[in-house]
Amino acid sequence: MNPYQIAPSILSADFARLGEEVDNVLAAGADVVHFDVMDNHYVPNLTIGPMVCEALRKHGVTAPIDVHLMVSPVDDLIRMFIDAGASNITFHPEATNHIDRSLQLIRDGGCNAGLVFNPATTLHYMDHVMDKLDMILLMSVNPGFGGQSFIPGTLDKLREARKRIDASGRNIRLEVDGGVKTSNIREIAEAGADMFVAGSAIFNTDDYKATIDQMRAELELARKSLGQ
Ligand SMILES: O=C(CO)[C@@H](O)[C@H](O)COP(=O)(O)O
Repeated sequence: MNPYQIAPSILSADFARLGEEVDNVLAAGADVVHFDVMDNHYVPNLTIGPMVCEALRKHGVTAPIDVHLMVSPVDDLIRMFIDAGASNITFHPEATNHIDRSLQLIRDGGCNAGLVFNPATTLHYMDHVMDKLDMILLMSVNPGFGGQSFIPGTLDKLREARKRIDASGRNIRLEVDGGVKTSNIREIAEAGADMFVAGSAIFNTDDYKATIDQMRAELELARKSLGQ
């Protein structure tokens, strides 16, 4: 398994040419398509839903689609995204009354399940559901918009999350999202992340491949400094 995954956030893609943008970023070496779902209720913005996910599958996208639900409640959309071809589905623990049930719903649908932690959300939400987690996503910005700056306190939170994952002995991805760029991806990896969402840092450049290659070079330095 690729120890590090790069997941461009299509929030920063050109929506008028979405299929082409996704094809281009995958051809440039991205591992996963990060798909941000916002409802103008849980977060103050409105984006795309299961029909767009299904359209990407029909367009021919076979790469994993990593659906980040910034919605409340979550269960109806979980069911719809399972049917639409999602691979991973993550949600915010405070957006559902029944965290365990929502995680189980995702796993029963054959998708990888994960919890998302806002910058000020405690990691304790994961304590009693570790056995149902395939991934954990730490937001390094407040959710709702692309192009924000990485919140430095996320590095300590990543180290803490990494300790908990390692102590669990389970194979859980540690994803980070918000303000990830070529200039900081190495220290983010060194803090314990192994999956990197980047929107503006990739889609706002002219050469997606050059940017992703540069990110991989930085990740290789992190891998070496971690002795892996
Ligand atoms: O979920 C979100 C924002 O809520 C992110 O996925 C952003 O889309 C990341 O954008 P950049 O900070 O990388 O530009």
